[in-house]
Amino acid sequence: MDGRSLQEVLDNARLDGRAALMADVKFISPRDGLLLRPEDLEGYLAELVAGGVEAVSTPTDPVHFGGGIELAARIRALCPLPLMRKEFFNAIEQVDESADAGFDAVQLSVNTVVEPGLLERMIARSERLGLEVVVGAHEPEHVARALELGAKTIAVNNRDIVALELDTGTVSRTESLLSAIPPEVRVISESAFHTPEDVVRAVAAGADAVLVGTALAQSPDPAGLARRLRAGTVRCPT
Ligand SMILES: O=C(O)c1ccccc1NCC(=O)[C@H](O)[C@H](O)COP(=O)(O)O
Repeated sequence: MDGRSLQEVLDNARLDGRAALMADVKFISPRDGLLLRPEDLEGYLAELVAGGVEAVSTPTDPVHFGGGIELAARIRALCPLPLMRKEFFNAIEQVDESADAGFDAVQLSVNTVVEPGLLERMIARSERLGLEVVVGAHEPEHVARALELGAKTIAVNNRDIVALELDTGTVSRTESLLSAIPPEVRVISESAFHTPEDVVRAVAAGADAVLVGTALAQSPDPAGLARRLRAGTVRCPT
């Protein structure tokens, strides 16, 4: 794992009384089209780091998100931050492939890893290989399943990945699902963040991190937007 840990980023943020800012580096969005050209990757990652982004994810699906293992390997080489893989996982071998490509974490979403028993096997294999596991959820029953599986970190996706995120989504999904997650479980609120106010809402609901993709990629000033979003991550005392 080379000393990079997504869990540590989230735990340190919690200790500091704030949430962590994560960026999802995706090249294409099924809803919004081209977001990032591979030739612009290096400059874009530098902007994210300058803006205070603390961890990165990337979807490796080539068909809908324009990603791939080679692009992920480039992100790994260019960026010192913890890196999480998102994918429509359907085979245990993809866990080994993730470790080989230099990922630090994998997001295994309850609603996409559907083959019976595969999610459990992928979690076990990831842990054996030293990959951190984030279990993705979008509906209350997904959260229940994630907790049943003993998830230590749950990603609440505000948009519906099964419908390829053609929906808009809002942070209200995080607000409604978070009450079912015990405080010792880390929560990443993902997707549909546009403004610092969206971030403030997720943090007030109890999220340990927010993950932003489209808004950063579409911004003419990704570092500036990251700084403004990060300002919303400070937890107000209750
Ligand atoms: O969530 C997954 O499991 C997933 C699987 C395969 C490809 C992509 C996947 N997720 C992508 C995302 O959830 C979003 O791109 C990410 O949260 C950023 O969302 P947004 O800020 O709304 O662009």
